[in-house]
Amino acid sequence: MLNDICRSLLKKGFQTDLENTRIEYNELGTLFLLGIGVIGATSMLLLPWFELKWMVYLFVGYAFIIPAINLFISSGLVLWFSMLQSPVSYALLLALQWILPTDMVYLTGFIYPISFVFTFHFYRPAYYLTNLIVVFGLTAWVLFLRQVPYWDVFVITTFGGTLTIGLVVNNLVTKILKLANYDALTGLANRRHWEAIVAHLIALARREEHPLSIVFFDLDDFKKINDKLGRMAGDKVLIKVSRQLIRISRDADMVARWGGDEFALALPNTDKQQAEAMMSRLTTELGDISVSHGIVLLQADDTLATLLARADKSMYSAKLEKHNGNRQVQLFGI
Ligand SMILES: Nc1nc2c(ncn2[C@@H]2O[C@H](COP(=O)(O)OP(=O)(O)OP(=O)(O)O)[C@@H](O)[C@H]2O)c(=O)[nH]1
Repeated sequence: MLNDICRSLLKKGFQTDLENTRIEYNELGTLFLLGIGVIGATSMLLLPWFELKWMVYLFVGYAFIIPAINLFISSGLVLWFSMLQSPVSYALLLALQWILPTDMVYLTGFIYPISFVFTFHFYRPAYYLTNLIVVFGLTAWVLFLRQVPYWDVFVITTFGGTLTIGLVVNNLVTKILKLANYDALTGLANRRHWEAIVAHLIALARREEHPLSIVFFDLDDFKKINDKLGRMAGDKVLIKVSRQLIRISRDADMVARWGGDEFALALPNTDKQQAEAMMSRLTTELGDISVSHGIVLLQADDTLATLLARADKSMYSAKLEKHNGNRQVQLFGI
């Protein structure tokens, strides 16, 4: 799921690493929550041997504390749906003890896991849909009138409630990862994400003894575009550059918006000449939008910091050369 989002945001990048991030964050969180669910559900099975007041406490917990948690950790539509789902469906579940045939109650227990699984695969729309099914489906089932044992209801409620938290946490983690790793305007990896992956690419290049090129480039006279055509036009230029960059780079390349009008590329298994060829392709694609770039090759004694410092220096000397030369920059390649 997260990987799909990443893929749509950043068509080319270091996919394997994104996959790992997804597994670590989501699966561990989910396992944890499911663990709580299993413990909760098991303890519910013991309820017939406890006093009724404990059941009331637990119901209050699930009807109010879970929505409260949802309130704090979710937002927007997710919040609205979790608020809608939790009190309404739990109240309905409680009502089921008087009105549903036993088998139907067991059936409702399956809706939550299905909702959960669907959410994992299809993300939000399915989440909303299955939650609607839970809320409205339960309302429909209310029409069937039978009595069921308390513990059935609580087993289902516990299980469903726990999975609901799982869904919300999952949404939140996905959102946090997106916010933390990607640039909002261009959808490219941001500097922090790029640096983390490049550190890994450096280790990989050393181990496999293949060249690694780092390219820094900066748009020329970008400020003039902003000043003359407005920031919106400037934004469009940045988006156009990003799209071209994604289009011409290979799957294993890592591209990022370094900040402002600066971009960074890490090109595994690419020597300086090949990197130059890529940059001249980019320059052709960009037409009127002119850029200054610097390319450096990973050396034996390089650290991430020294590599980046050299790339930065190389880019600025290219920029300086342009400033000293006869520069004629067109501003209308948007
Ligand atoms: N539209 C837009 N402008 C941005 C964004 N981020 C930074 N900028 C602008 O980018 C400009 C960068 O200006 P400079 O660093 O002077 O670069 P330049 O005008 O390209 O000059 P040279 O690099 O010397 O050619 C500044 O005016 C910033 O305000 C953004 O997200 N959108």
